[in-house]
Amino acid sequence: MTEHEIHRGLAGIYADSTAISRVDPDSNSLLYRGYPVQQLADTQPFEAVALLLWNGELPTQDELEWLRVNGRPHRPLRDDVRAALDALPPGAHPMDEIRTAVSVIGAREGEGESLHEGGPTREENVARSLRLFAALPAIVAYGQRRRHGLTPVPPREDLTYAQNFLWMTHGELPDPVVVDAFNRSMILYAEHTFNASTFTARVIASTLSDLHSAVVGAIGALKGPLHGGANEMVMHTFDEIGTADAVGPWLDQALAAHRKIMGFGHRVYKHGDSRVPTMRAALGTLVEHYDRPDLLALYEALEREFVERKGIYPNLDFPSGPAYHLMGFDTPTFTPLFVAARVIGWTAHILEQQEHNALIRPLAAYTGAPERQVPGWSAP
Ligand SMILES: CC(=O)SCCNC(=O)CCNC(=O)[C@H](O)C(C)(C)COP(=O)(O)OP(=O)(O)OC[C@H]1O[C@@H](n2cnc3c(N)ncnc32)[C@H](O)[C@@H]1OP(=O)(O)O
Ligand SMILES: O=C([O-])CC(=O)C(=O)O
Repeated sequence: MTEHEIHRGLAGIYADSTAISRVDPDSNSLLYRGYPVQQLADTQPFEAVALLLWNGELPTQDELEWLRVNGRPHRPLRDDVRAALDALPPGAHPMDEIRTAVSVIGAREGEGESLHEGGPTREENVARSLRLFAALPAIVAYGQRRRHGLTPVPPREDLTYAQNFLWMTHGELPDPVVVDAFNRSMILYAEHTFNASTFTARVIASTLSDLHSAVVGAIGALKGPLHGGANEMVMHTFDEIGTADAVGPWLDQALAAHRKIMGFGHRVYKHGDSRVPTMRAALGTLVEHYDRPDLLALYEALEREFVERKGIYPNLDFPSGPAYHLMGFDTPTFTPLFVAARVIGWTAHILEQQEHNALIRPLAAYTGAPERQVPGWSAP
């Protein structure tokens, strides 16, 4: 017992303020810098949302050009990153690959040196964020290609971020329907206030550590199945169930075994995730494009049965999993895709934390053994 009020998992606690995004479970809305995420997904390329999150405003043409000129040289897979990835065991977890790649990039950025001089400036950190944002697609795409015994595909300067990502993964120019669905998914995944991985990044940034260390920590937090790892688990669930008519018996067994059904539930949204309708619509266009009504039938049957039985709604990972599958990504690549999207949210939060820093260090109510003497110890 303790006299302190404990909030396990920090549930319901406001740990700080943020101007980057607002999650409102009552109105079921998500705003990035004031803009509804659905409107951004309908109109913006992912790279414009990156500048919005970092700078607070949608970019002008000149600013987008700045991003293009400064980002595209960082699109190719660097030799040192490829060597580090190739040195990992073939069965390494894809999130371990991404974490390793970001560590290599961070070490080469030489951030550690400037820590002693008060840390990098905001401009330096925005430039680092841009380089990392530009470099991640080649790393994620190579992860998938390496698993299938393929060599990297060099990036193309003439393609948008979303087109180029798909190009480097598959080695062919993607259909506009697929590019649009992919761009939407990246925007929807980009930012979500104080989720576990972003909070991890902020804790690390609050010690005045460097940007890449904070991103590496965030990747570790995102890897878990209660957070980003769920989009991959959704596809395993689909594979396990097989067809829509098997949903009922499968759910009977899963619930009897007290299994968590991945892609459902959320710490903040209790009446449905604001991003799901937009991603569900994108999944619908992909299902039509690839003529896969069987996949949609399974999706709908599982959603209907689970909501009916438990009153717990799907989160973004539920439509994203099958959507990424249709886009030709293998299942292990799903959570790394989340990294490539969320890196713009993480880095925006690292910048914000550094601008108004307070070391994040909560208290813990002690419940261990009362004070006692070490056997054999005697007072000096
Ligand atoms: C993009 C994202 O990161 S979104 C989150 C992705 N994660 C998942 O999809 C994993 C599955 N979902 C979950 O584990 C949870 O819903 C979480 C972790 C996301 C949110 O959890 P919390 O807010 O801590 O709620 P908590 O886990 O306590 O759930 C409350 C109750 O609902 C149940 N519940 C919640 N989600 C699920 C689920 N997906 N399947 C089965 N039961 C569930 C819990 O077992 C618990 O039941 P109990 O009160 O009988 O013990
Ligand atoms: O907000 C959360 O806790 C998890 C989530 O949906 C996200 O990070 O996108």
